[in-house]
Amino acid sequence: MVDAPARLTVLSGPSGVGKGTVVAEVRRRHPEVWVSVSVTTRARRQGEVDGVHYHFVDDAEFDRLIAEDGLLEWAEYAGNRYGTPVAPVRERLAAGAPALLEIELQGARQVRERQPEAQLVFLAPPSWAVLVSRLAGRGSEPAEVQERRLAIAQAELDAAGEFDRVVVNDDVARAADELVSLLTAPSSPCLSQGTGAPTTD
Ligand SMILES: Nc1ncnc2c1ncn2[C@@H]1O[C@H](COP(=O)(O)OP(=O)(O)OP(=O)(O)O)[C@@H](O)[C@H]1O
Ligand SMILES: Nc1nc2c(ncn2[C@@H]2O[C@H](COP(=O)(O)O)[C@@H](O)[C@H]2O)c(=O)[nH]1
Repeated sequence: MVDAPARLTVLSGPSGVGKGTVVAEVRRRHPEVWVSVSVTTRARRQGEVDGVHYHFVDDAEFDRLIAEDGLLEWAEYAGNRYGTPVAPVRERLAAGAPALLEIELQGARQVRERQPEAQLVFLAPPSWAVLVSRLAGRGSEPAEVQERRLAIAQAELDAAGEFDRVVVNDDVARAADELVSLLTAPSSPCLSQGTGAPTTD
């Protein structure tokens, strides 16, 4: 990732759309892309590694991080809390290096407030039916949790217009191409040239 600007980029989008999959593909091609490791109170899924996928903490530790202003943003999502440790992001940007966050909508809005120069990218599904089938196909949550996440997803899709760019995840390689081009694009005071709205069909 030669000459990527030292910009904060936020990738958001509904649960199951493929944010983690697309970011993994970007990092497979460009291992130097730095992605923030969030803090969460959610229980660890099978295969998740503390400090790699998340920093898994209890409620008391999460409260402490909020109290000491240690989070750039945080949100309660589907019964758990998630947040971005602020220090590593600040260090990256201060060193003139880019940083990527993979977070949900409330957090993206907080980043917009605190860092208006950040680039906000929304990852959209090709259709509602595809989103439902990806979330179910992943099989990481029981049916009632999937339902809860899908209810939130409706509101998240409605907010896609708040983002600087919309990337449709119809194909992992193609969506990763698009994300790489956004990560390497020169910073611009006007980022509002959306590439299309998601569909909820
Ligand atoms: N373009 C794609 N085509 C087909 N399947 C995909 C595509 N992108 C992702 N998937 C699959 O969809 C499922 C959800 O993807 P992923 O876990 O990356 O979503 P996510 O947006 O990171 O979810 P969450 O926000 O819940 O962490 C996975 O099983 C993944 O393999
Ligand atoms: N506001 C934040 N949202 C985050 C953060 N880290 C992850 N997330 C988002 O939470 C949901 C659920 O994630 P899951 O791992 O339980 O499937 C998803 O949209 C993530 O992108 C964060 O630091 N802040």
